[in-house]
Amino acid sequence: MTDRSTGAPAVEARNLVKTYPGDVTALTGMSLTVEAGTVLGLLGPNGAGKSTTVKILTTLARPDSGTATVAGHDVLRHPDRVRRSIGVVAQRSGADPMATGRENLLLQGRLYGLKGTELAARVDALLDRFDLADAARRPVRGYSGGMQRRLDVALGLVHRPEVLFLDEPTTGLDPEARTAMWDEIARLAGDEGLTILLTTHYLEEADRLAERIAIVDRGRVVVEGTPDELKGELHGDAVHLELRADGDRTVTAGVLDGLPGVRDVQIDGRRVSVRADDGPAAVPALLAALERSGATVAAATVARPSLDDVYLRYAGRRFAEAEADARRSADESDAPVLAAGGTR
Ligand SMILES: Nc1ncnc2c1ncn2[C@@H]1O[C@H](COP(=O)(O)OP(=O)(O)OP(=O)(O)O)[C@@H](O)[C@H]1O
Repeated sequence: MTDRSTGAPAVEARNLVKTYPGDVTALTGMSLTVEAGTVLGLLGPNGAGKSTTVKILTTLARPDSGTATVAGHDVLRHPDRVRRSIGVVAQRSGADPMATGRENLLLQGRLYGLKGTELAARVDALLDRFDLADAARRPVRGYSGGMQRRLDVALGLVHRPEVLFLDEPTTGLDPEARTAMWDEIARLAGDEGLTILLTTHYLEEADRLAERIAIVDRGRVVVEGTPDELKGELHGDAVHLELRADGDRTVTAGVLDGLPGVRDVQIDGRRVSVRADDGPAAVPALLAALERSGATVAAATVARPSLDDVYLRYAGRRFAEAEADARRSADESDAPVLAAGGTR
């Protein structure tokens, strides 16, 4: 059991490595800690290794090497104890679409040994809590996306777990349903003191819900801290400049090095990003230096640091770029299979 008085972490992973068949290295040394009663956001683009980490921590996959404990239990030596201590809301719903919401919850409770009036009371409380009481006797296949997601979370909570894993809980939801889910997750963490490990590829979701954020890139955590700590590490303003297509080849970081109050120059195709002590004051000198090098600036923006800037600094590329890379490599790995007429 996790004992908050001893300060033992609820989740601890050390140097997890995982390679899938086909030589895909999903985890390259994943380490993370979630303190009891807190929310950790595991933030990273598609393919960064978030789901694989969750699979190992929830005993659904084995690492090639490394260690992990959840609620004080070793995931490899005592997977049964881990499973009793956790709730899991996977990316794909585990609910039976033909059964009603209530039937799904009752079945889930029975799987964990609950029965009789205790189980009925728990199910009714969850239906109320997740605003599903009116729909409780309708088959799940008729639920909206938001209702299905709320049922998924309720299913993860039936047996009162200590640690809840939420794997991309709001992917695919419309903005209204997403906001409602955010409120619910914030309440779970605040009122019930649950430990939550949340994976997300929404910068805003991690910023809003997680007390601490671990940014994942290429199978490991590249930086970890509170949202404010991470953003605070980037002093000054972010200045983003968009170059016209014809000038981009001539620009190198050296063109901007040495300008007063300007640092962390990053060039990504036609996008140039720098940090500046005083963003608006630095813009004229940046424009002049770029134009001297033969580039034409199409647009310039100045912003306070965001999590995307943190990501750029530690992963060396923009979040959207990393997502596009992941999509490209997934498409490439699909190509031979599809060409051969196979199915995935
Ligand atoms: N069963 C599998 N077989 C082969 N490769 C896999 C398998 N599962 C994941 N991968 C690969 O491992 C890498 C990490 O995937 P993982 O699903 O852990 O990332 P993720 O950050 O959770 O991304 P997503 O948000 O898309 O789930 C990716 O390159 C992915 O294609």
